[in-house]
Amino acid sequence: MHLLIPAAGTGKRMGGTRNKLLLQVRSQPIIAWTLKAAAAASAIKWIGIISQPVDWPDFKAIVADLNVTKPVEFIPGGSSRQESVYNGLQALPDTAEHVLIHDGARCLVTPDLLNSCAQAIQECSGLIAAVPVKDTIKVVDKHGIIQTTPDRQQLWAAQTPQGFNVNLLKQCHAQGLRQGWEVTDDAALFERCGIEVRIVPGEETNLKVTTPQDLAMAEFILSQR
Ligand SMILES: Nc1ccn([C@@H]2O[C@H](COP(=O)(O)OP(=O)(O)OP(=O)(O)O)[C@@H](O)[C@H]2O)c(=O)n1
Ligand SMILES: C[C@](O)(CO)[C@H](O)COP(=O)(O)O
Repeated sequence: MHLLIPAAGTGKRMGGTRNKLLLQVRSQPIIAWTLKAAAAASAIKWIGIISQPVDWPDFKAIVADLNVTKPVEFIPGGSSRQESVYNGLQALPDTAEHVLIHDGARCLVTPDLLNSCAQAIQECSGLIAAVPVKDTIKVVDKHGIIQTTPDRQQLWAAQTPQGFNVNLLKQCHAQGLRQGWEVTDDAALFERCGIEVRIVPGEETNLKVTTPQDLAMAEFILSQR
């Protein structure tokens, strides 16, 4: 299975001056934890790290330190996650039929979850890891007034890994580009193209390190492993 790791963001919500994936959690960069999980997942045979060239020296040193034995390619990132994944898809070897996409920022993913997504994508065209929403969610207008309370039974929090048939995902990205769609995950492109995306059970601990609070949470979760 080919794995693309979008890792080309700037981490605005983290508030730092450089890519948040180089921040340390339990004495290792965030991206190193993500790569360790990918390296340990037996189903993953090829890793593409989508990142800004300015970060390549740091990322290459991290890959070398981890002694990753699988092929690792560096792919230039874009100005949005969507554009970065688009670049990643163009860089996949022609032999790739399916692909998993996993955010570099979800550094707590387990090899088991990567393996189970790799297995499940053999049986469908698109899937995402997700967990049921625990809170009551409110839809609020621009004046701060609640409009509705959606039925929680139907609400799931999207995670990565997300897995897809490569040809279909390339077609959906091309369609998105033509139509000017802006989406925050790849499943949304499938949805807009009317292609089914299946949920696979995600992990409560598979949080995305987005804010300084998430860094503290990641530190705690890793300390328990
Ligand atoms: N141009 C971009 C933007 C984001 N990402 C990646 O997409 C994942 C999810 O994005 P997010 O957590 O939002 O990261 P940032 O864009 O860095 O954060 P922010 O939105 O706070 O700036 C991250 O692994 C990030 O590196 C990417 O590859 N290319
Ligand atoms: C793909 C994702 O991780 C699913 O939760 C997420 O959408 C990434 O972007 P976001 O803008 O931080 O939601």
